Amino acid sequence: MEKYKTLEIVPKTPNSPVFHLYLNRPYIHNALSRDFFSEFPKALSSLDENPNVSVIILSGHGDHFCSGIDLKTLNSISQPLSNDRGRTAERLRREIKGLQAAITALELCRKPVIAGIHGACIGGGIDIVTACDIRYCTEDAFFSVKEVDLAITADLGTLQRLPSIVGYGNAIELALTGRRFSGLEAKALGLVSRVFGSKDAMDEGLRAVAEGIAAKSPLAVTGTKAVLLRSRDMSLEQGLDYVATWNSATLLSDDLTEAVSAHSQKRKPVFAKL
Ligand SMILES: CC/C=C\C=C\CC(=O)SCCNC(=O)CCNC(=O)[C@H](O)C(C)(C)COP(=O)(O)OP(=O)(O)OC[C@H]1O[C@@H](n2cnc3c(N)ncnc32)[C@H](O)[C@@H]1OP(=O)(O)O
Repeated sequence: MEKYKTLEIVPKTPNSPVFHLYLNRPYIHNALSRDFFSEFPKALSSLDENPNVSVIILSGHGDHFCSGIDLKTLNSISQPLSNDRGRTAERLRREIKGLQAAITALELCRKPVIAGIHGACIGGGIDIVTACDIRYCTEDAFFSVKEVDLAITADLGTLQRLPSIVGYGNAIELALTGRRFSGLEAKALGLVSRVFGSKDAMDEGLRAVAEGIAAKSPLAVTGTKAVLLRSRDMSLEQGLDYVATWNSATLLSDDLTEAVSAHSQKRKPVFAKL
């Protein structure tokens, strides 16, 4: 397993198809540095390509899930490179697009990513979790779309993804106020699906749901993720056309035969890895 400065990858248990990806700068509450933005897509790609991985759980080491962008990194990004404003602006645009790509890597990963959020989830932390497939949190979790308070228009995906998760009205209220909201409010808004009383209880909930998904047809799981994400950004007609094309390829797999046989033989299905 590759070593990272800002991340740690651990199989849930030996031989488990569930892998834990941890944000790993606990001394600074997992603030997002330049190293994070270059390592995160590499780590996700390595998990995506590893046939032994079926589901990824994303959480943070230490007291908080994520304290947003590292303020030192933010400061360095916003420094002009030269006296040429045009060149500086062009470089900044490319840099922002690079940071965006690191977050979008969560959606490009074929395997489901489940976020387990405890403590703070602020700014860039919201960019990350809104690009995850499932979100759970602890009762002590708190959230803030904080960018507006740092004089930034959030630019790594929250403004694009949050409205389809919590609705436009809730998204704009959270983004314009930057106010803190609790895990229980996040559940009421639909930002998270479940709230747990403790981190241990959440870890157990994450493990159970991840193992449940990992036991299903990998082709059906990756297809469900891909089609839902693409359909979010398409018309109904385009989405239906996309899934027809997808299934015209994947319905011919052995997974369908195996699922139907296992059902009639009252046994658990066994699927090839992806
Ligand atoms: C191009 C732009 C791209 C992306 C932009 C993204 C925008 C954002 O992410 S906006 C959000 C930025 N983050 C914040 O404003 C959060 C700042 N942190 C906090 O509010 C708190 O630290 C906390 C997360 C609520 C935790 O509070 P607490 O438990 O009381 O710990 P602290 O004593 O505050 O923190 C310990 C230590 O860590 C430093 N630190 C915390 N967060 C960051 C950070 N994001 N960047 C850099 N440093 C951070 C904090 O300053 C403390 O350092 P000391 O040296 O010990 O003082």
